[in-house]
Amino acid sequence: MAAPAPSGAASAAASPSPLMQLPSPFAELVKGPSGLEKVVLRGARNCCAEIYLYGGQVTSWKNDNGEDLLFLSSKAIFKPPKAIRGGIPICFPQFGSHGNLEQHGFARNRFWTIDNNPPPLPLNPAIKAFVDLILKPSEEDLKIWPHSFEFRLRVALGPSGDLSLTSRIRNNNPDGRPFSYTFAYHTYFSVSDISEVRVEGLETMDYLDNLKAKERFTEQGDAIVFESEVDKVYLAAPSKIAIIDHEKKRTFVVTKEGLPDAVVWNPWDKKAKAMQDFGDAEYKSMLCVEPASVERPITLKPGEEWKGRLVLSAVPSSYCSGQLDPLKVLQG
Ligand SMILES: O=P(O)(O)OC[C@H]1O[C@H](O)[C@H](O)[C@@H](O)[C@@H]1O
Repeated sequence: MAAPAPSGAASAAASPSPLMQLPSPFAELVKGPSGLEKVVLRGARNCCAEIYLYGGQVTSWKNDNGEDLLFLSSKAIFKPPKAIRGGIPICFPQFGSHGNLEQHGFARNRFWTIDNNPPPLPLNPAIKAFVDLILKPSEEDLKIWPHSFEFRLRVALGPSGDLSLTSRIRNNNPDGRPFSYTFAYHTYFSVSDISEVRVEGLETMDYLDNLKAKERFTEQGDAIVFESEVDKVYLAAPSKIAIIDHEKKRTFVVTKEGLPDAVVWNPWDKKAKAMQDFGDAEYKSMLCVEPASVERPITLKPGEEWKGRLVLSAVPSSYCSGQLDPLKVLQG
C-alpha cells in the first residue's frame, strides 16, 4: 500500500537542513526542542516515527490513530549532555554500569549524522519510510574508549506500522585490536496503567537482579506483573516477548535478533521522584523492555561487523485469539 506523501505539518515547524539529504520522500528533517534536529518518518495512514540525531534516538512511534506507543517523559530534557528520557535510547558501548564508562555508554548523548550512502542492507520493498544514521567516535570519545568503530542505525516504518531498528557495528581499528561492548535498545513503552500490564515470554527465565547486586535468580512460571520497582536482566530470553496492556486491549510484540538478553525496568514511585527528568507519577504509564546483550559482551575483531535488530508491533489483544493466549502471541 502506498504511504501518503509527507504532510506539510512537520515542514511548517522548521525548514529541513540543506546540508542533509534524506533518501526517502517519506522522511524529512525538522527541528525539535532546543533546536535539536529530528527525522520524521511518515508511513501509511497516520503512522509516523521521530528520530533525533542527538543520540540516534527514536522518541515517537505513532499508530493509525496518531496515538504514541512509546513513552516520552513530560520532563525529558532536550539538552546535551543529558540523554532524552523516553523513546528508544541506544546503550553502547556499555549497558548500565557493566564497565568503566558512564552509565549506558556514550552513544545516547552524541550527535549522529544521516548516512546517505550506507553499505547495502536488504529492505522490504514495501517499506517507504526509513532513515540511515551513523555514529563514529570523536577524538574525545577515543580518549575514553580507544576504538575506531562505525555504528550504523537504520530506522524503518513498515507498511502495517511496525517499527524496526537495525544496528550494524563495525570494528575499524587499524592495529589489529579487537573490542568488546555491551548493548541495549532501551525501549520505553507507553502503557495505560502499569498495574494492568503483564509480560509474557520471560517466565522461567534466569535473570540478574540489579536491585540485588546483580545476583542471579530464576523467574517463576507465571506471566510477569508489576507491583513494585523492577530492574532485571533476563538472560537468553526468547526472540519474541509480548507486553499485554489489559486496559488498552493492546499487545506489543517485541521481536529481537542478535540480542540474547532482555532488561525489564520500572523505577516505581521512590526512584521516579528522585529523577529530575521524570514525572513523579509517570512510572504508572511506562514500562521498559529492552532487547540487550549484557551478560556476555560482544567482541569484534578488526573488519568484523555485528548486527542487532529490534522490531516492534502493536496489535489489538483480541487479535491474539481473544483469550490472550501467550503461545499465539509469541508464536504469531
Ligand atoms: O537513568 P538512566 O541512566 O537512563 O537508566 C535508567 C535505567 O536503565 C536500565 O533499565 C537499567 O537497568 C536501570 O538500572 C536504570 O536505572
